[in-house]
Parts: sequence; structure tokens; C-alpha cells
Amino acid sequence: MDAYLVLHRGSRWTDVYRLAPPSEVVLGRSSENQVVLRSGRASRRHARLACDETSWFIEDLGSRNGVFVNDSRIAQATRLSEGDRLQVAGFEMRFTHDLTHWSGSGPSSSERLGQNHEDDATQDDLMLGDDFASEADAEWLDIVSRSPASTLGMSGQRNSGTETGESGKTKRAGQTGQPRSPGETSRPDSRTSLQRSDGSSSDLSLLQMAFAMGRLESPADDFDPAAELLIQTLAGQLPAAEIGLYFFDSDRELPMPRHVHQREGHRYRRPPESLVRQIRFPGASALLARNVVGDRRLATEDTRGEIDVESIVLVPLSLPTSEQDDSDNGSSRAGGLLHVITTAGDPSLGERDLAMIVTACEIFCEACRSLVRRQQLEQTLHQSRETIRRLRKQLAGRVEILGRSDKIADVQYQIAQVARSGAAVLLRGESGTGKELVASAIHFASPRADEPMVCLNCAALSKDLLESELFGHEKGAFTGATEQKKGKFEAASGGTLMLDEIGEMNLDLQAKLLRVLEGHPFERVGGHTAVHVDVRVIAATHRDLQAMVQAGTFRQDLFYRLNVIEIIVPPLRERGRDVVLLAEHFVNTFVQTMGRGPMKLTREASQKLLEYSWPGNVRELRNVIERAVVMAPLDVRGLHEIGPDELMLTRAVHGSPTPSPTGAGSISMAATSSPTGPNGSTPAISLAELERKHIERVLNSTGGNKSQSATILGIERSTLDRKLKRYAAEDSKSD
Ligand SMILES: Nc1ncnc2c1ncn2[C@@H]1O[C@H](COP(=O)(O)OP(=O)(O)OP(=O)(O)O)[C@@H](O)[C@H]1O
Repeated sequence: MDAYLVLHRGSRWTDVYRLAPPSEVVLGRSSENQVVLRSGRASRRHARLACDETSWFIEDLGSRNGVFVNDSRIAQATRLSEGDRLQVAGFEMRFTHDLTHWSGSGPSSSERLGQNHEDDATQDDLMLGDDFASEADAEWLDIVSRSPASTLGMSGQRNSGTETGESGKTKRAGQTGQPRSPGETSRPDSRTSLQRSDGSSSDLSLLQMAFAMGRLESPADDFDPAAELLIQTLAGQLPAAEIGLYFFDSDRELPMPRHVHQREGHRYRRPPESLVRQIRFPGASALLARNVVGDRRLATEDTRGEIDVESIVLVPLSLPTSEQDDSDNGSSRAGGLLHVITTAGDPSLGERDLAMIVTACEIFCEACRSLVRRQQLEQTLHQSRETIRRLRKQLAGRVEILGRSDKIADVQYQIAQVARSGAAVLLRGESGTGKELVASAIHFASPRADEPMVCLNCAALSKDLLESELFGHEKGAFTGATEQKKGKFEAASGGTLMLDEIGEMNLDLQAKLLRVLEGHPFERVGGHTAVHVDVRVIAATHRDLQAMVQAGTFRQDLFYRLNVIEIIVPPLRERGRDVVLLAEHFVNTFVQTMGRGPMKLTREASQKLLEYSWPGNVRELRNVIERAVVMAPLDVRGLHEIGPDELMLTRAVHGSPTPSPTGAGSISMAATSSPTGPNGSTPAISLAELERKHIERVLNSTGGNKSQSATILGIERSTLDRKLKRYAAEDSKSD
């Protein structure tokens, strides 16, 4: 069953709509899916008329003047019956099921069939009430608006809702132009399209455009290259259209078009302000106005009396600015619009064209946003790099080899000498003497200072793990290799790699390392791609590599390769008063980092430090001082003086290779037996033996707790493990 709505003014009808249920007419509101009687003030709702199989309903949507049915204001939906007449502020609507003599052939569900101009009614006569009386810019165009394309199908897909309002008569009564007679139906232009071919062609060119825009490398504030691609694409798809693209600030009038496409013999014309206003507000939809030939309200300075525009598409462009963050909420400061027109004689733009144009514009806006985002990311990356550079400099300043002894002065001199060259360096010295610190000092004094400094302890890992840590591995190279991982060589690319405890590396890996040091590329574990790196290697060991070479446990060629320059880092017991200097430095450091009050060492405490043999070297000293600062009483006002007892170095360790005047102290938790000779003289044992005995005593005192023992000894737990393994191996050999 079809239902008809006839609008009357006095005794004359003005418009006739066929309302095939379900459908609805909104009075005073423009929106897709609805027949638009009037398009001014698009955001204001007034009354909605809906119909089902048998009845009509009218509903007040909150207009200021209200909606009246037979002089009673309606509150909610009001049911209307066949033949009912409805007065809505100045004109009358009649509802009928009998309109056979106006049987329009349009396919739509809510279709305007005819319009009567015979009485020469004026626009004002058809106003829906005082609400609109002052609305000078009210338009009577047949407008279809379109939300973002991402919500729409392309490829010629028809949106059922957009079928309403297709009758497309440009103007209402009182305007110039040829009126249509009742019964004349408009073009079913939701099926027409100006596009050159079917939807798949436009999909393809939109994809090509998106791809080309994605590859643009223009600066973030230059949207022109992307705009050119947009115009080219649209011109290719809409061969009978003129196109203009505008960029503007939100508070400015429409400027000159930034890009224009016009066919030969045709002239592009700016859009009328009255239409532009309809899309220049946040969240505005694109619009398509059809059948507008001769509408004098579309005249602009440009038209010079010839108003031959047939159809218009206007799309608001939400463009980002460089300063804007990437959360685009549609209220960007800058903006733009795309304007597409066809002129009389050419086919009108249809809804498929509108959908295609809106999609193209969205791709364009997204490409512009990507340009801005990319620039923001580049800026962030640049800032991060600057921060890293600054921090590295600060770090370099903190890599200070403290000490005034001759032995440390020698080391400092050698650091300055080798830093400038790229030569391999071998650092030798006991555990905890500061070999890693020396390696860092070389790196930060070298031309590689801005590049990474990476350290790897070769003793801490099994052979396979060490290979993977050094050279990286490919995904699936071994069980657990779930991702590709770059090794330390790649991580140190351009910088310095310190290989600590190089003497613990097995022979296979030594061979692979040698090849890399000789400038050959390497492959990640499980991979076949050759990786080239430029890395300076600094190796360190506490072992006698030459003896290992002779024993066949270290490759001679690798030894020569690593040992280009050798720096011996002296043990702490050979640095004289540097012990006190370092201890004072550590006191100040820990007081600061722990937020404690001022502290200093007493003369007796300093003396005690000088007398101790320091088998754990600087690391042990650091730990001793840290413990003293932690244990210092909290309720001290003013300066706290750290006395000798607080250092917990109670017992003398005789037999140190550098005997001290009063004998060196041992750690308080150490066992009672001391390795002294019969008369308190230095026993004839090697330093290695002394170290072993000391370790055993500490282990005894902790009940075999290795972690605690390592802490007391001032060495890494892995170092202790290694030493114990070696002792066990030596014991089994001698058995
Ligand atoms: N001259 C020094 N000035 C200041 N701190 C130092 C000095 N020498 C060593 N240290 C500190 O002593 C600790 C141990 O130093 P480092 O790790 O460099 O020794 P190492 O010889 O590499 O030890 P290992 O052989 O066990 O790896 C670190 O905290 C380091 O900062």
C-alpha cells in the first residue's frame, strides 16, 4: 500500500510525496534517509512524520513553536487517519491513500512526486513557522548529505536510506527555472553516476591514490603533493566535472582555491557562500546538491549571471596542523573543502559519486595526518637522540679513574694514548680492579663516544649461550629462539664492545671471534645472512693468556689480535693512599644516593684501610664502605665519623704480596686460621693460593653460602663459581 502526503497552501497543493512504508519525512531538518522539505538550520529538529501500512504519525521533535494538529499542540506521536488534515504553522498536510492520478514511477520509498508552481507561491509562503522567519539563507535545495565514507560501502553499493529525496527538483516555488508538473518524476539519480566506469575501477584508483599518498615524503606542512594526487584521481574518475580544493583557517573567509581542475572550454566557479556555510562547522557532513541549474541563490561573483551549475558536491576536509596532536577530533584549526561541480548539459553527480569523492577526501586527510604524525615522530626521535648524546656526555664525565698513585697515573696516560686509535686493547688485572671502568674511559675518550658501549662477561654464559649473545640468533635457531635477536656485536655497531673474562671463551668461539676481528662478516646463530659491523673490541682478563696459549687453551692468533695494546690495571694494594681517596669518594657517593647526613672517615679508619690487603680490590672497598654507610646510626646530628670498627675489617691478613706496616685486616666474618708463617713472617705461597685460602675461609664463615661469600669477597657470584670449579678441577688432577 502506498500512502501519500499532499502539502497544501490554502486551496492549492504545493507538494506531493509518496510514502511507501516504512518511511518518514522530517520537517525542517536535512539528513540522509529522509525527504527534506527544507534544509535550512540543518541541526534543528522540528517534527517527524512517519507512516506504516495503515496510518501516519506525527511527532514533535521539540520545535520552538511546537507542532499543531487541528489546533492542539501535540506532545508525542499522534496518529493520523486517512483523510486527516494537519495544520503545521501555516500550511496544511493531507494524508490519503488515493492518489492514483499521480502515480509516480520512482523507485524510492519516500519520494516527492510533484511540485506545483502555478500559484506562484513564494518561498516565504511555505515557511514552517516563525522559527524560520528570520532565516535569510534558507535553502530549498535537494540536498543529500553524506557522513564519513568509512561508514559507507563503495563500488556502486546503494544505501537504501539515500533513496529518499531523489526526486531532485532544484528549487521550490517562487524561483526561476522550469517548474515540473505534478506527476513528473525526477531522474532516479541514485543509480546514476558521473564516474567513468563501474565501482571496481574507482576502488582501484582510490587504492592507487592511497598507495601513492603513503609514499609521499613531503614535509608535514606541505599538503600540496597529496592534494594534487587527489585532484588527479577525481578528475580521472569524474571526467565531466570541475574541481576546486581550498585550504583555510577556521576564522577566515573562503580563500582562492589552492588547486583547480577544469576541463578545456569550461571554467571552474567557486562555491556559493550559502552552501559553504552548511559544511563549515565541526562534524559537518559532505553534501550533494542536484538539479540546481538556474538557482539564483547559487550565484557568486564568479558566475557573472550565468548560473549553469547542474550539481554540486562539497566535502569538508579535516586537515591537521603541525602543532596539532594526532588525536583528530574534527575540530582542527586548519581546514579545507573540496568542491566538485557539473554544469548544465552534463550528467548530474549522483550518490555513488558523492561516496567516492568523500572516500577519496578521507584518504587525502589521513595522508595529511600521517605526514604530520611522521614529522612529530621524527622530531621525537631527534630529541631522543639528543638526550642520549647528552646523557652519554654526562656519563663520560662520570667515568673517572680515581687515584693519584704512579700506577694509576700510568693507566690514565695509557688510556689517553689508546683512546684516539681504534686498536684492540687487552686489559689485564685482578677481579674488581676497575678493568670495565678503564674500558669505558677508553670508549668515552675515543671518537666512538657517541656510539654504544656494550659489555659482555664471557665467563657468565655457557658456550652456546655466549655465541648467541655475541652474534645473535635467528628465529627458530634453537629451542626457545622464538624471535630473531641481534647480538652484542650488532648492538655495539659503530661503538665499543668490551669482552670481559675473555680467557673463559672456548676454542670454537675464539675462532669465530678472530674472523670478525679480522674484518670478516658473521652470521647469526641459525642464519645465513652475512652481517658486517664496525666495532672496536676491548678484551679483559685476570688470567695469564700467554700461559694459556702455551697450554693450548687459548688461540695464539687471537691473543696477538687482542693484545695489540696491553694495559695492566694494578691491584688496589699497590695503589698506596689511593685506597683512602677512593674510600672518601665512596662515602660521599653513598651518603648522597642514600640521602644520609654528612659522614667522614676517622684517621684510624683510614689507617685501617691502608693496612688491609684488598683481595677483592676496588669492588671490595666499595662494598665495605657501602656497608658502613648503611649501618651508620640514623639518629646522628651533624657529622658522623666512621670509625675503624664500623668498617668491619678486624683481623690482619698477613702474607699479602704488598705487606703493610701493621699487617692487613681481614673481614670480620672470616675464620680464625690465618695464612701467616711460623714467626708471623710472610709465608712462601703464591697470590693464587692466598686467594683460594681466603675464599675457603669466607665460605666456611658463611656456612657455604656462595652468594653471601661473593658479597663479602666483593666479587660476582659467577666469578666465585668459576674459581670454585677451577679449584675442584685442580684437586681432581692432583688426586
Ligand atoms: N679507579 C676507580 N675509581 C672509581 N671507582 C672504581 C675505580 N676502579 C674500580 N672502581 C669501581 O669498582 C667496581 C669494580 O670495577 P670493575 O667492574 O671495573 O672491575 P673489573 O676489574 O672489571 O672486575 P671483574 O674482573 O670482576 O669484572 C666498580 O664499581 C667500579 O666503578
